[in-house]
Amino acid sequence: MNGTPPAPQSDLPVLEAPPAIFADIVFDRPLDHAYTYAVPDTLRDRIGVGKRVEAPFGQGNKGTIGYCIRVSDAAPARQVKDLTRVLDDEVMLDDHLLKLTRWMADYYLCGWGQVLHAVVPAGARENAGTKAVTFVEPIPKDQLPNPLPSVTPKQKQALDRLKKEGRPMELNQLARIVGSGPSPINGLVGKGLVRKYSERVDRFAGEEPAEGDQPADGAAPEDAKPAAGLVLNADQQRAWDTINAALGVGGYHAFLLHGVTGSGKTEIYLRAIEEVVKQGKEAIVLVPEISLTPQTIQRFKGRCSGVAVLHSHLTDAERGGYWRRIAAGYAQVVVGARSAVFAPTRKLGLIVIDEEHENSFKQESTPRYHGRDVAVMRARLADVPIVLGSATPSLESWHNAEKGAYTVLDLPSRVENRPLPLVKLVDLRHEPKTRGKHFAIGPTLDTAIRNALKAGGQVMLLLNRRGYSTHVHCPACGHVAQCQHCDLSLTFHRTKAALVCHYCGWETLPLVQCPACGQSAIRYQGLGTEKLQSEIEEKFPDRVVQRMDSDTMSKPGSHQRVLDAFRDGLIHILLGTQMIAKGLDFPNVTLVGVINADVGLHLPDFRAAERTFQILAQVAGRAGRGDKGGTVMVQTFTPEHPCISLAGKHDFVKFAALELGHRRQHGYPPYHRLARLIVRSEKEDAAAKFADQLAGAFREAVHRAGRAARPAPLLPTDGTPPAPVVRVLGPAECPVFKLNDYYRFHFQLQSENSGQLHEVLREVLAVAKPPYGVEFQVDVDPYSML
Ligand SMILES: Nc1ncnc2c1ncn2[C@@H]1O[C@H](COP(=O)(O)OP(=O)(O)OP(=O)(O)O)[C@@H](O)[C@H]1O
Ligand SMILES: [Zn+2]
Repeated sequence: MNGTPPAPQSDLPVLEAPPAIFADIVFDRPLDHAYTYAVPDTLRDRIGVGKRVEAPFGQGNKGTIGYCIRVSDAAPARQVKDLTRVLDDEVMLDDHLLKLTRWMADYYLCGWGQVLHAVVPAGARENAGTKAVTFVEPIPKDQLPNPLPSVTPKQKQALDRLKKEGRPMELNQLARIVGSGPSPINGLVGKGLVRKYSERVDRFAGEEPAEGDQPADGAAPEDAKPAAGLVLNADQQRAWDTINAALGVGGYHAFLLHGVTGSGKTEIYLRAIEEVVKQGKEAIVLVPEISLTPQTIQRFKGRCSGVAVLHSHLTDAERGGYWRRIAAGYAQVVVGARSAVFAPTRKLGLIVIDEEHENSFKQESTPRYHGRDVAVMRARLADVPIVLGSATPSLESWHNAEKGAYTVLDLPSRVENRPLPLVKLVDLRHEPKTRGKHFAIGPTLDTAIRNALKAGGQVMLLLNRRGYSTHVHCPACGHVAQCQHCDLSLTFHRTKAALVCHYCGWETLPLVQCPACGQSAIRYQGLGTEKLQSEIEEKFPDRVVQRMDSDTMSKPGSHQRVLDAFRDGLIHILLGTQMIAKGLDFPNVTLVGVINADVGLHLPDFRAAERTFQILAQVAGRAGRGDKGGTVMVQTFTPEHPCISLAGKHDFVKFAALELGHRRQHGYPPYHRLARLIVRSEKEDAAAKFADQLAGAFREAVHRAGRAARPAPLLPTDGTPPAPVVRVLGPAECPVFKLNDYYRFHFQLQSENSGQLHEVLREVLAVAKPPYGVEFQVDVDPYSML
């Protein structure tokens, strides 16, 4: 209850006691409003905007962690409860981050508290020193109980995640990831499937003690080395001059650094960062998770001191340690994946996003934000320049550049006048068979590999599908091996000797007999990286072949070990999924082969062509980065498709113009905004019914808004176009109808006008209440359409 004295009234003599104060708190819930609490006297000095608190909330007034977003002395009309605790000594979120997260809640239509919960690492509130942390790890296979005990779905999820991680995880972190309390995981311990142990960890664990580790109070770090002897070429110089001028003037300015692969974009980032650090400010550099290799990190650490690296393998405690160090001004440069966009820098001077087209910047769980878009918004709020770099910019960014919102800086050629590699398209429809059979590697590519290796070069081969056989079926009755929980066919993994669902991880034994008709002639077809590896090993028995995909690279450090060995020439042929396509700089790679360029082209997704172009251009960019030059050989059934033929000509500009034409014609982004709503339930009928209701509610809202917005006379006579409208498309079954035992329906809202789209969304979502057992998700600017 409210224990503070009532606020003095104006007609009474002023009381001794200070006026009562109240704090507005948001919680990790999909709620749009804040809750007011009274601040007890004992907490008066500790409360502050941007701090975390504990307060009684919900059923049974359970102590719940929330975030203070406002402190005031205006007493609310109703009596309110007291705050229990203030958790943070220091303010965790400054004004910019509060504004940014508020904007995210509005734009991505979720609770402000949900955003804050996702943004502030759980480990950040602890004080310095060490703490005991409970870790869990899977029991080794040979020590598992026999027979295996059954597990609940949550436990299954936890086990899978733990296996995928490939190293011990903090129990609390795992519980949070699977959305449970600790009890399902403790249950796994009881069942003998998981081991639990406790360890005291340094709160700054995982961080190397950086030399000259001190707050950046204006002084340039003395050991920031100059760019060692590297002279910028004319294009680089022009780009750098432009950015440098903007850094001199200060203020928001967005640059799109469009530089072909190997054009020296990173050098530009480094100069900009050095300049910002010299000014006593801080820089945030976002890179795709997969690019967070020691090679990349070394490039930054070699040139700047005070580099903090944030990646997704950090424990909560580690992440929290970094967060506090950054907030205390100990980091001049923060390099990290998506979530590093929230790094609590004190004096932000610059944001850089490398490979800005990468889809991994989009978060696929609440809050479903796009790191690039949030970064641009942060740069605006902080009033600092931002540099977005890519060889294949996203069409969203390209469109922004065309509109004049971003300044394009072009690096049209590679450094040291190295040519871009020649790309040869191999039409698979005309490739002859070998020994009566089609192999993954056709005769043309086969010859090219032999020649490249003979000349002492190295080879990279891309196949964007893992596993051995991607299609397991019965030729007699047509039965296809499918996941029990998803509408997805299973992939045969030979090393594991199992059929695996690539979505939910469900596994079953390989089929010897058809479960439908009893036939025993099961066919294993469709090509994955595992099968490609065995074909290559057979064809090139005296060469060292290494596969790189999420199956072989699950252990921490394995990625780097392979890349080091490849650099040292210990591996001749490196094959893998798109993991090998990004950012790697190996001068001795003279041939890049694409096994099947069409893999992602026919997905029901309006970005399929864009993605195909990007991955081809990126993987082609790995060839010929040294003096020996290089070629790219692309096997495809559709060489005439523009995304393939233009990638072959390294012609991004033409591809972008063509694809943007399609997007405009069909009302897709970047011309129209999309919001995707997914309704799911374990009961198909219930999901279908609510999807209909929800879509209906949107149609009504659109209708109302349309009527209200339309000026009288109904048809404007002065030539102004009619007010933009929101269209509702669907509902329909999702392309992957059943996922993880949930039946899924979706529909889309489409509009040229983001404001109207959001108005309609807010209006309907404020009152949308799914029945028990049904859930829905809103995805603003969606990337996944499946
Ligand atoms: N002006 C220059 N002269 C010589 N070498 C340079 C120059 N600028 C950069 N380099 C070197 O060229 C190589 C390629 O540069 P960098 O990796 O920055 O290219 P990039 O544009 O980022 O490529 P990608 O998009 O393929 O990742 C690096 O080893 C870099 O040190
Ligand atoms: Zn599945």
